[in-house]
Amino acid sequence: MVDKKLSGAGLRGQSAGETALSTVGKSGSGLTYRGYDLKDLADNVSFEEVAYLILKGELPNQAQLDEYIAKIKANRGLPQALKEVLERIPASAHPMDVMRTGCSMLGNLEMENSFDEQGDVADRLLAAFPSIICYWYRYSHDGVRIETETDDEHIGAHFLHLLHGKKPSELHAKVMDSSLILYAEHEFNASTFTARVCASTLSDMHSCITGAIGSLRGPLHGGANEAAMELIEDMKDEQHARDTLMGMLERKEKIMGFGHAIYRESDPRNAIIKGWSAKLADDFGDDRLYKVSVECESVMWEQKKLFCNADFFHASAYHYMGIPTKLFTPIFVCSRLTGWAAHVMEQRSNNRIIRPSADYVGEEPRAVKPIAER
Ligand SMILES: CC(=O)SCCNC(=O)CCNC(=O)[C@H](O)C(C)(C)COP(=O)(O)OP(=O)(O)OC[C@H]1O[C@@H](n2cnc3c(N)ncnc32)[C@H](O)[C@@H]1OP(=O)(O)O
Ligand SMILES: O=C([O-])CC(=O)C(=O)O
Repeated sequence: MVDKKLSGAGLRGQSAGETALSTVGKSGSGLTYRGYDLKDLADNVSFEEVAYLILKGELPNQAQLDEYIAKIKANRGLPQALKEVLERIPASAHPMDVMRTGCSMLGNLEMENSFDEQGDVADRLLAAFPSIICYWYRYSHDGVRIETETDDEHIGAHFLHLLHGKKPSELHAKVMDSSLILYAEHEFNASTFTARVCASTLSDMHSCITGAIGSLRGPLHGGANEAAMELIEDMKDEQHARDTLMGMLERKEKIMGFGHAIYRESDPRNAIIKGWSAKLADDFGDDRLYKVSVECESVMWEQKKLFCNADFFHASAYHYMGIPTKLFTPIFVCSRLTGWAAHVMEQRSNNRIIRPSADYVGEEPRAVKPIAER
């Protein structure tokens, strides 16, 4: 793997602390969670095993996994006061704002009273996030008050079940599980760093996660999967895709779902979600979105040596599973909660308040003039 020249603005290339949670762009396929290669995990374990690994340090054995899944299943219900808040949020709201409010409200109702409770709070959020977004979505869009507790073993299948009101196909359940694994953890990205900065003040878990959701919302970060969908949805065929992108590049527009702050040649998550998108296209019986996405990938590499990041093929994959575009980034939240919470715990375990310095570029020292003279 070629090292990217990392310098300049955005703290790029500067180490901002230590982590034992993941490496990005360093070894294996380029992404490891607690020493395990992403591909190895995606090929062999479920998202719940990955969540356990990230949050608790090791992969679970069968008894530990059974207990963990049972715990998550038992924590899917929402308090009435939270349901009432969700019912007050209009259908026109941004679903990431719903996630932010849902997490924050849960913090009011189920406060983290001591750091001893941090593991339970993280597990509760992991179980409750799909319920929060689907409860709001189905109430505001379909006028239905859904039951948020299902008997689905896996969080990905549970999410699709709540959203569509029926159990997903085996393929869709598998793809969602894999997608949640891909998004789970990514070192000191912007939203995780937000969570760590908040944790460094010894704040509570809900505040750290609420702040992280706000950072993930932007199109330069998690919001790129939605922006990618908006880009490809109207592309009629490969030629149209090529012409659209060439025009955008000429106008120096940013193409969402491409490029990365750390990876230089490829994002290891892309090959996996691209593979699933191809299978979903086949299953769906219409491969237009997959084909235009592949064409976009070629154009961007030919023209700019830019590659698809984790978000680009998630757009077509999620679309093929009938997921509304505006719910794409909230799914990222349901997964990344694991990484965020683990980073909060790691920060707390060896904390010093994060407080960098700034290079001052403002006015020289000067005296205040009386108001009549300004
Ligand atoms: C899960 C995730 O959060 S993955 C990231 C999701 N975000 C996106 O997909 C948004 C689109 N991509 C981008 O905006 C950027 O690539 C980022 C934010 C991901 C990384 O930003 P940086 O680290 O500043 O990118 P980098 O240093 O590689 O940029 C190099 C050049 O390529 C350009 N570039 C980078 N990405 C893109 C893009 N997607 N489209 C067009 N040009 C791009 C930059 O403008 C820059 O050119 P400049 O030096 O003339 O300004
Ligand atoms: O690492 C980053 O900067 C962004 C990213 O890919 C992620 O958070 O998954």
